[in-house]
Amino acid sequence: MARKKIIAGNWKMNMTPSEAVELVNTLKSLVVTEEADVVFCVPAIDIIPVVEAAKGSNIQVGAENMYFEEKGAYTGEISPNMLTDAGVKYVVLGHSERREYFAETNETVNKKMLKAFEHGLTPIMCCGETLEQREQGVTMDFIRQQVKVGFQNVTADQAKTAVIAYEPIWAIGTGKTATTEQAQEVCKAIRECIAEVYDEATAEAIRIQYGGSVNAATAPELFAQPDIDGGLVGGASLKPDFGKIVNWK
Ligand SMILES: O=C(CO)COP(=O)(O)O
Repeated sequence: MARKKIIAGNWKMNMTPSEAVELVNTLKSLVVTEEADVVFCVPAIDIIPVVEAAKGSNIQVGAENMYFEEKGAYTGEISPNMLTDAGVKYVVLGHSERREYFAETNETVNKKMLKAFEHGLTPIMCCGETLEQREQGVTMDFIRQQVKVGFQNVTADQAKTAVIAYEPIWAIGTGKTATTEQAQEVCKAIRECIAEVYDEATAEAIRIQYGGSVNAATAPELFAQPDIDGGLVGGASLKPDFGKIVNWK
């Protein structure tokens, strides 16, 4: 069974609402591929104008984070139902920048995963090792823990619809893409971990992206790997280059 690719841009903390609309207007005519789901994960304040600007195009909209409660005294947070009401379909959870700067843990990521599914949002759960962990040879131990805890109490049917983004921290924003072999190796091991936790059918269905300095030059080879189902793209998603990435073939 062929998995449909999913190529997502993670804008991070870039683009004012008016810049966001301009970028969507530039890119939307380029996002015509039927071979991939294309998702723009944008800052919360950009969601509503981006949903509006993307209407009638193949662009789907995602958030970069959310909280694990529906409402209440959580100043500054955004709830899953706020996202769905605004037209959001995907949510990035557990990005390494959120883990590093905003104290996210595997446990809070897990709570968010469960809430996302409850509200019909598709999580893009990020995992990935530091350079030090890679050099110490503990990459897969670390990632297996991120995946196993992140997916705790997630059912097989839910997991089948999820997206996992493998993003080695040393490759993020550094211009240093993992080699195709390194990326494929870890994505394959993540799929094996899902097969262990669930079953083969779930492992075959779940989509696993690679992220970390993906650009128009590196995307085609990465996306051709058997266990890489697309990419989570940071810097290059803010440029017309993203049009080339989504038309990688
Ligand atoms: O963190 C990333 C996407 O979530 C990757 O960022 P870059 O593509 O800028 O390296």
